[in-house]
Amino acid sequence: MLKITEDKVSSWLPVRDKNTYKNKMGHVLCVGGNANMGGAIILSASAALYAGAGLVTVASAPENVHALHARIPEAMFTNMYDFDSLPNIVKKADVIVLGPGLGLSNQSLKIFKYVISTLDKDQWLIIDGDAITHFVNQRNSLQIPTDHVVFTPHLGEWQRMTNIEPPADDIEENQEQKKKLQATIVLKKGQSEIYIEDEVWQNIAGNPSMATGGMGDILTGIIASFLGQFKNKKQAILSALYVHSATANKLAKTHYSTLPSAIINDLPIFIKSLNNPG
Ligand SMILES: NC(=O)C1=CN([C@@H]2O[C@H](COP(=O)(O)OP(=O)(O)OC[C@H]3O[C@@H](n4cnc5c(N)ncnc54)[C@H](OP(=O)(O)O)[C@@H]3O)[C@@H](O)[C@H]2O)[C@@H](O)CC1
Ligand SMILES: Nc1ncnc2c1ncn2[C@@H]1O[C@H](COP(=O)(O)OP(=O)(O)O)[C@@H](O)[C@H]1O
Ligand SMILES: [Mg+2]
Repeated sequence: MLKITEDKVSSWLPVRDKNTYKNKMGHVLCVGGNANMGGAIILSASAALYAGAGLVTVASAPENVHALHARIPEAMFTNMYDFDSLPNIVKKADVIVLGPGLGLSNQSLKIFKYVISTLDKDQWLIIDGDAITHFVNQRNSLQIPTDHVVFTPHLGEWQRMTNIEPPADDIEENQEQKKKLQATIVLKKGQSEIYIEDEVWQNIAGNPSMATGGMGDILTGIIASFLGQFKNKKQAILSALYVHSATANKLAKTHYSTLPSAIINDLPIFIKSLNNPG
């Protein structure tokens, strides 16, 4: 298995052009957060922004708008249940996160199907959380364009997708399932594995202080943010995994548990420490 190391990530992180501007840094759309789980999509969007995305839009339940703007006034907002405005919002995004806190209602299924069916060939899609469950329920009736799709299952979601039981430590078996799905798979565990193209990478950073709800939600935001900023998409995904866990390692030196919010706040500082031309 290939290992993601700090040296590799430092060399992969893009250096910003002097005259760059927000539209060049990726427009991330985060879709999810029903009335009960608004925090999940706010965490995802905040992580995208703090990891450097140029523009972030959140499509969520209307109840979440004030909480979102109290946390990140930089983000734009749309009601995800409003199908008059959703198409225009989806069209504008470079990268879409679909699923954190989305819920499993019929309305959320409609949103899931809409985003999947309108995905443009240049857009990237990260399927996480409840969108993984919708995918499992709909896979026989829905065509998913897979080459720009990243699934981010934890071991329970992976079992739902493949019937492979935790700890899912048979790499070849996981690889076979990845081939069937064709998309990139980020299999989240203590040391997450990334099944990408014909390669398998392992994220050796990370620690048990990360066992906190919302930790996967912020990973989706970091992956989306990097996909919007990096030319090399494989390097973007691998770097996102490393930055997520290595920021947590840094915090765990002084924190008993590491909150996703604390990682978000530290992201610009940690990324700068890896990518410092002066
Ligand atoms: N602040 C918010 O709004 C938050 C909202 N959130 C949102 O909640 C939604 C549901 O997501 P979910 O992951 O909580 O639940 P679900 O899809 O039912 O999977 C759980 C099942 O899988 C199994 N399992 C096995 N191994 C596992 C493992 N390593 N890690 C985890 N589970 C593992 C587990 O087995 P058990 O532990 O019970 O033995 C159980 O049977 C989703 O949209 C998410 O974004 C959360 O992000 C929290 C913060
Ligand atoms: N013991 C651990 N060691 C390293 N990483 C962990 C540990 N526990 C959880 N994580 C990481 O936290 C994240 C949990 O994702 P997930 O279960 O989807 O969280 P949530 O849905 O609550 O946001 C994954 O990236 C996983 O690798
Ligand atoms: Mg999750």
